[in-house]
Amino acid sequence: MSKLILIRHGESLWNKLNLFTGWVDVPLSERGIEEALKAGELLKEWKIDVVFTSELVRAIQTAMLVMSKNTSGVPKIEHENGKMKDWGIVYGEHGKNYVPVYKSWHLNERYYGKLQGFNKDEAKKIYGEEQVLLWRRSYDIAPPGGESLKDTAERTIPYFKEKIIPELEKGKNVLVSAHGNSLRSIVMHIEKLTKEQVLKLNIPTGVPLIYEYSEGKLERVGYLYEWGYDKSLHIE
Ligand SMILES: O=C(O)[C@@H](CO)OP(=O)(O)O
Repeated sequence: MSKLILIRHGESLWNKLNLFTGWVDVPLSERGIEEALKAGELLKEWKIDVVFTSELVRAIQTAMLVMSKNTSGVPKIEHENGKMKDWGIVYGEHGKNYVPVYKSWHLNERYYGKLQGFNKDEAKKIYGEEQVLLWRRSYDIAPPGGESLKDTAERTIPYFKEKIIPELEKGKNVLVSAHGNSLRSIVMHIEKLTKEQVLKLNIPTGVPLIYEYSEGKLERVGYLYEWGYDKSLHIE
């Protein structure tokens, strides 16, 4: 039985400032770094065969900090094109002894359009709590000039089906490091959540969410904490 480990990046410098971030490429805060290292500690002994991250540095940092604690092997970013691909080839015996890391914009955070850089509380004052909640958590209402969760799912789910599921089918344990909303779209797909349920789905930063894959099905094990599993998604 293979395992799917989903992780939302640790707190970023803009999460800390309470700013809409989307595709703005800001790094982890010190607390975010600690969260990622803590997750790495919990997953230390887990066999991780392949890693997928978004193209954004906060998710890449999180994946690398988790892997810095992991005993499965050295993570190596597999660049797709040109010299980055060709000149990154390993010729020695270590050419086989690594954990491949694939980066893709398909896993990037929801594009937040005109809200990027705005303070979330300021936005509530200007537009009202309800409107801001709909922009942030509804399924098909897009923030001004940005992506709804439905739009986000149109790029995350094909990638999930075409790139991530085949690794699980091969019996590999997969780590996916991504974002609040790109992961909400993936969890919505896996769990077949309704629009009403996804409105209430919030994914905490830096906490591994574990699924087991067998015979074409993904079963939730839960969020992994030091004390054990929280089996609930807390959407009721
Ligand atoms: O700002 C963002 O990009 C996201 C994630 O932090 O915000 P929200 O909580 O509104 O989905």
